[in-house]
Amino acid sequence: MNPVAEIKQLTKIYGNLRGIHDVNMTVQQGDIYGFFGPNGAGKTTVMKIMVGLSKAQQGEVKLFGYNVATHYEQAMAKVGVLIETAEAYTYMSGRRNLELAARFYPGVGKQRVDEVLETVDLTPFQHEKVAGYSLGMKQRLGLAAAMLSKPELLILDEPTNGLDIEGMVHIREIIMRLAREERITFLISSHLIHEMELMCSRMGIIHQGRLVREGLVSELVNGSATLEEAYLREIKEVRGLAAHA
Ligand SMILES: Nc1ncnc2c1ncn2[C@@H]1O[C@H](COP(=O)(O)OP(=O)(O)OP(=O)(O)O)[C@@H](O)[C@H]1O
Repeated sequence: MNPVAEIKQLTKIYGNLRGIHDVNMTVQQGDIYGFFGPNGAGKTTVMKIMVGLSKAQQGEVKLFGYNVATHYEQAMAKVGVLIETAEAYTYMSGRRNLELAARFYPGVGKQRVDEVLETVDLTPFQHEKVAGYSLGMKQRLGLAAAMLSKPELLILDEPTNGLDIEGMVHIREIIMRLAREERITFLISSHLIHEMELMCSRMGIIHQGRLVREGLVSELVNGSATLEEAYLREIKEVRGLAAHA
């Protein structure tokens, strides 16, 4: 298996001493990799560094073998990104937003816009203004925009955050379909453990800026009744170690 994303010893400490410490993670081709942790654990910080929106103080990120800090264009050539809530021009239609976004990518035209609208089930609503879209539809539009360049890796920060159950199920179904049918690799952050369990093949667990476990979801469950139970046990151990340090 080829590593699609390799993160080594990534550290970034903010002025308030929060941040991430020595994070090591590997996303393999074909993974739906769940990046799981509570609010404030450091998921967005890692993802922003991964895609060049923020700089690390130490460590490195390689995407498809290219260092993001030194070979940004090559590293990002096959990567689509949806970080934090998708921003769109609300006074324009969903389709118009995608057409504008498509201008950033050479060779991406109206046909690709049609395709991504279809992928995220927005074709019937493509001419409606985004102002009238539900949050789930806005997130699907963000996913469509992230897919315009036909990425092989999609990095999605909390794509189901704030959605109702139907909205969550819809996004999850799209992700699983893309992984299966188009062989897209995913790195998805979430603080919702059931989401991770239902969708992901491998997982990394981040707690207070440190990656405390990484492995197959089945390995992480390891004897516990549920992933939630396994996670709580893991965190209890980490807290115990910290208390004795
Ligand atoms: N620009 C910043 N300046 C100072 N502290 C920050 C900054 N960005 C993040 N932090 C802090 O760093 C820690 C990690 O934040 P981050 O947003 O990466 O976590 P997260 O796991 O994505 O959480 P959430 O699910 O709430 O988005 C938090 O304690 C946060 O308050």
